[in-house]
Order: sequence, then C-alpha cells, then structure tokens
Amino acid sequence: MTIEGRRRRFTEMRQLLTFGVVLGWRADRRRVMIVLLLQLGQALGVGGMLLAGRGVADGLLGSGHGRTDVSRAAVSAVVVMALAFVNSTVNIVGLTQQSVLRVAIERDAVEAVTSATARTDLLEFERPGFHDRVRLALTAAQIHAPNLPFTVLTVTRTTLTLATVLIALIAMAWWLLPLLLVAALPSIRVALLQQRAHFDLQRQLTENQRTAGYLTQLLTGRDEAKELRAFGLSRAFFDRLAACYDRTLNAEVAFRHRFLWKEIRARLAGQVMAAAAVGGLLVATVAGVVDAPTALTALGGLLIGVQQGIMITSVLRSSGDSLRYLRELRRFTAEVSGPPAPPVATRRSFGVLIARNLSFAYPGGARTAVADVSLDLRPGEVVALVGENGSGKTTLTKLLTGLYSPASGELLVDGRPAPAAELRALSTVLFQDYLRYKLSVAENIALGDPAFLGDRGRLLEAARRAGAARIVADLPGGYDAQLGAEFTGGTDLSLGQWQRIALARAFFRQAPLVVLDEPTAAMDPRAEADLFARIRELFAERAVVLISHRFSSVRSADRILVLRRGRVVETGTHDELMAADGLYAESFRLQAAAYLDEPVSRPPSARPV
Ligand SMILES: Nc1ncnc2c1ncn2[C@@H]1O[C@H](COP(=O)(O)OP(=O)(O)OP(=O)(O)O)[C@@H](O)[C@H]1O
Repeated sequence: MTIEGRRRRFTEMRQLLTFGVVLGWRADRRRVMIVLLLQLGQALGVGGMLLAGRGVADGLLGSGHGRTDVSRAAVSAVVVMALAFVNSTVNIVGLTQQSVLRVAIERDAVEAVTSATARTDLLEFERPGFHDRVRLALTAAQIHAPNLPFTVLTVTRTTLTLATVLIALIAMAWWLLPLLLVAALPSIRVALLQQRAHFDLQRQLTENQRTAGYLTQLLTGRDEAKELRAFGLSRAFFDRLAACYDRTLNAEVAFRHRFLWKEIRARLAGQVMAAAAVGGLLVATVAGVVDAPTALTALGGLLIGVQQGIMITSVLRSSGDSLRYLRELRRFTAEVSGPPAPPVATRRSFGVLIARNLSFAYPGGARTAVADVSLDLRPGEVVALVGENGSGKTTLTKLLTGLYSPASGELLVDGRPAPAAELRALSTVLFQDYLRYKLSVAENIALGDPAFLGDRGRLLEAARRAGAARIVADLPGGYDAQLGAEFTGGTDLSLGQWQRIALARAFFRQAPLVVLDEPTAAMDPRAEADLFARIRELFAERAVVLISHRFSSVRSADRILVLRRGRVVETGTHDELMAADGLYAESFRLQAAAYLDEPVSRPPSARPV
C-alpha cells in the first residue's frame, strides 16, 4: 500500500473511531465519562498492584540488605489484595454502566437507520443493493455501534495498563522493552489482516443472510403458516434455510482455517520472544545484574504485558469488522439526523391534475411499465383504469400520487409542475395490497392521516362511509380492539372486513384525489354493489381513480382508460367503448357472458382485459 493510501486509511480509521465515540457521547455523555474514568482507574490499579507486588517480593526475599522484612511483605500483600478488590469492583460497576450505555447507543443508531430508510425514495426499495445496505447498516446499528465505544475504551484501558506495566518494567529492567514490542508485532499484523478479510466475507454473504432471514420469517410467521401447511412447504423451506446456513458455515470454516495457521505462527513467534525475555531475565539474575525480587516482579509484569497484548490483538480483530460496519452505517445515515420528516399537510382541493406523456420503468424491469400516458383529472370525476394483469394500472397511479417520479413526462396541478410531496399531499390511496396493521382498529383507520389521529368524529364518519361501523360494533373492545392474533388480546378479521377497514383509512384522509385499486376484491356482492352505487356521493367533490377487473363496477365511470403493456389503447365512456367494439367491448362481453352462462364468440386475436 502506498504512503498516500496508508494515510487515507488512517484518516478514515480516525474518523470512524470518532464517529463511534460520538455515538456513545450523544446517547449518554454522563455515562460515557463514568465508564472512561472507571477504565482509567482499572489501568492504574494494575500498575499499583505490580508495584505493591514488588514490595511483597522485596519483603520476603530481602532486597539489598538480604534480610527478610515480613511486616513490609504483609503490608504490601494487603495493598495488593485491596487493590485487586477495588479493581474487580470497579470492573463490575464499569460493566453495569456499559450494558446500559449499549442499549442507549443501539436505540440512537437504529433510529438513525430507520429514519434514513423512511426518507429514502420509494424506488430504491426495488433495488436489491439497497436492501443489502439496509441490512449492513442495521447490523452495524444493533451490534457494532453499541460495541464500538467499548472497543475503543477496552483498547484505551489495555494500552494504559500496558503503559503502566511497561513503565514499571523500564524502572526494573528496561532492556525487556524492545523484546516485548517485537513479541507483539506478528500477532497484531495478523489480527489487522484478518479483520479486513472478515468484513469482505460478510459483505459477500449479505444476500445469503437476507435470504436466510426471509426463510426464517416464512417458517415462523403467522400469516405464512397456513400456506406452508396447505402446500406442505415447510420441509422445502427448511432445506433451503439449511442450505443458506451451510453456505455461511462453509465460508466461515474456510476463512477461519486460512487464518488459523497464520495466527498460530504469529503466536509462536511471540512466545519465542517472550521466552527470550524470560531467559534474559534469568541470566541477568544469575549474573547479579538484577536482584531476585526485581526479577520476580519483572516476570509478573511480563506475564501481565503478554496477557494485555493478547487482549489488544483479539479486540483489534473484532474491532476492524466493527469499523467497517460503522462505515456502512455512517454512509447510510449521512446527513440524516432526527426522526423521519413529518408528512406534508393534506391539501383540501385542486382544480385540475394533468399528466402529460408519462413514462416509467422499474429498475431491472423487463420493459417500460408505463409508456407515454396522458390523462387529466378533475374533482367530481370518476376515471377507471382497466387492462390485463401487468398492463401498468397500479404503476400509473403511483406516478399520479407522487410515490414514483416519472422517467419522462410531467404532472401539472392547476397548471404548475407538481413535486412528488405535493402530489402525495393531494391524494389518498387504497392499495390492492394494503397493509393490515397489527394495531387497534381506531389506529388502523386514523393512520390515514396521522395529524388527526385523535379525531373521534372523523374516525366514526370514515368507518360509517366505508361500511366498517357494523364490523367494529361486533368486536369486543370496539374501536380499541387490538387486531392481530399474535398479540395479547388480539383478534382477527376476515379479508373482506380488513378491506373495509382499509377503505375507512382511505376515507379518513380527506384528500381530493382518491385512488382505489381493486377496492372490493374481497367484499361480498352486496357490499360491492353498494360501494359503486354510492361512489359519487361518498367521494363528492373529489377526483376518483378506480382500478377494477370487474366491468360492472367501472361502467358508470366518466372515462375509462384501457391499458395494454403500459400504453393507453382505448379511452371513452362505457357506451363509447362498447360502440367502438375494441378490446374493452370484447372483454366486457366475455365477462357478462360468464355471468349469464351464455357462450361468447371470440375472435382468435382478442385477449381479455
Ligand atoms: N417492483 C417491480 N419491479 C419490477 N417490475 C415491476 C414491479 N412492479 C411491477 N412491475 C412490472 O411493471 C408492469 C406493470 O405492473 P403493474 O403492477 O402496474 O400492473 P397492473 O396493471 O396494476 O397489474 P394487475 O392487474 O396484475 O394489478 C408489469 O410488467 C410488472 O411486471
């Protein structure tokens, strides 16, 4: 590595260490100070014990004058024992403080990751690389960040201890010093090499680890359990999970073996040097250069020195990993601090929303999901999107509501280009795959607009409009009922009931642009007919974009857009499209015939919508 490269690495190392310590400092500075002082006290304690130990040896063996001094030995022994007790007490207090600090740091670091994730553009979630980065950052936040300040403190304490031991040794036999340093070098070198290689290995295994996490969720989750049993899939996923762990295990074994011999060789070299130091000490004692008490104390110091050296190398080995994880955490959370941005207040109205020539492709998508689509929406209108699976209906609504930004084309609200945040503030969405929050019924509805979470009147009105009030009335606890059987006292709903709750959530958000993506897919025919019969009354003064595969429900729309492979291929009212006798008319007749049990003549080229 070049000098420049080394300098850069050193600078980064320094920055990361600072970052780690700052994490602790921000989480609880008082506790950091306490822990730091305790570590310092421990280091000084070891030095003190060594010096008092020398007093014991002096007293027993009689240095200089050759006479035994039992009282000196006894007093020194009491000092050694007292210091040992104080040190172990300080150690326990330090560990207690560290445990609390760890949780505080984890909380801050995880908050930083979740905040950064919450601010990330939705499209990023479609990229596998993003999920790898989230995983690395989360591991860093949950494991490495809480540990780093202690790694730094342990290295500080060990270094301080080593320094006090070395000072004591210099006072007794200075020439041991170079031998000790040379003994430590090979192990430190191997430790540094190993930590870098281990992080690279972890990075290679990230996707595998993510798969293992996903499979574990499949095998243990409540929602997944029924399908796994119905299809008899448990064994298949169990085997896949085992294969994931095998891959990790094999990689870990290969890695550890690769470094095992290097480490043994380094330790051997260190031992040879330590043995040389001990030999030198013995020779010096026999030659009368060093007296016996000094030699004994130096030997004790040597042992402590070796022990601290081993501790430093093992800390270094693991801390390198931590530093690299921390680098991921720092990059991921860069420039983000504090909680996720508050939502932009919902806008109450708009005059016209014009979409011009919108196009969009998913990262890694085989083709353009939305191609050159134009439409305009006004309050009071119902516009329906129909088309075969994968024709781009949902994606188009995500562009209209500012969840994705179009690759080309523009969105104008009342003549002005509308940024994504403004479009989101204008709209309320009932997704096809809406979330079922394992929270109370009231929260499930009121989360439609968190600014009005406690607004009971709005809650009741939204539930009534969505036809959810009757469902809630039957629940023990009513609006306070906890949903999700995994939680204590939790209850569950049928799919159709969940859909009404999700619809109530869409109502709760009183936004002027309403997107309903298959809003009645799970509802019974009466509920469905009721919703569509009253859709104009329910969403009066709002623009409704309705996606449905059921033609009976879209026929009353003001305009129907037929999509195919991302493009609008037909537009008009139901009557106009039937008169045009194109794809819409063909699909409508096909569906109607199925209800009436009549055969339908279908040209070979026609495909149902
Ligand atoms: N996350 C994604 N990543 C890559 N491609 C995607 C993603 N989501 C959808 N697509 C692709 O984009 C195209 C449009 O999908 P979209 O979900 O908008 O269709 P749709 O008309 O709503 O379908 P459906 O009627 O089945 O709900 C499809 O070809 C689909 O495969």
